[in-house]
Amino acid sequence: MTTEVPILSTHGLCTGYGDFQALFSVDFEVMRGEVVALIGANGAGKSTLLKTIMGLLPSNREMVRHAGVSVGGSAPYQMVQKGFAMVPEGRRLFAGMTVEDNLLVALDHGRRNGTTTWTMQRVLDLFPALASMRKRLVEKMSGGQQQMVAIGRALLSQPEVLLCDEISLGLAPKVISEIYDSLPAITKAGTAVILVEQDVSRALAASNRLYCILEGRITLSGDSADVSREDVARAYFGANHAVA
Ligand SMILES: Nc1ncnc2c1ncn2[C@@H]1O[C@H](COP(=O)(O)OP(=O)(O)OP(=O)(O)O)[C@@H](O)[C@H]1O
Repeated sequence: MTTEVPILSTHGLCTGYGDFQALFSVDFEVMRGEVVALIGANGAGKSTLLKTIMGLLPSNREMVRHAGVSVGGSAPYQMVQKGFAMVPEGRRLFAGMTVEDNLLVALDHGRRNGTTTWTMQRVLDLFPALASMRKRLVEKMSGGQQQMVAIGRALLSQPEVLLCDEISLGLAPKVISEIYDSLPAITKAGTAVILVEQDVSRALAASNRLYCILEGRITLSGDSADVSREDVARAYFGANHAVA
């Protein structure tokens, strides 16, 4: 019997900002092609975990593994070349550039394994709303359209793992649905997705598994179909918080 090696795993991951420790011994794993939700309140450490995986915050080599190989502490561009791409909170598109140019940037700086799963056409098929806007400056687009560009840009770096930081923040429900509806096509292409999400119901519905984080520590992990709302509420707010 073979045991599948996670495409991404963290092992006793600790990190912080100067003297402030933000994450405490976080064990987290993602298998190929699955959607893993990471939920928790404001300030719990969700963005910090994504940034540490991407090499934007320090970690020891053994604390982050890519397909079983220790990669912690690699520079962000090296993580992109290994197959990790982040859709950052707030999108961080290149203002003054068109949709097409924002997308093309990623084609030149992506994973170096010779395969091109994601093409410009495939991104436009995923988000048809962008097709007629290729030449538009990104700052002239709605928040939802910008989020689609941000996801498309990340996909064009050909990731094995797509790290999404609050992609629904500030968007209208209809647009959020459109964006979440794109997830099955992304995982079908073999890309695993980490979803940082504050909306617990949406996170549970969209993911195969979930982790809950509270004050820098993982307080719950499991199959999304199996965890109860009470368990999630306890893990999300802490044991002393009354469950509604
Ligand atoms: N640049 C920074 N300098 C110092 N402390 C920071 C910095 N960024 C985040 N923190 C702190 O680290 C902890 C985790 O923050 P983080 O942004 O990871 O939380 P989060 O779960 O992503 O929350 P949010 O949903 O508000 O983004 C918080 O206590 C936060 O105040």
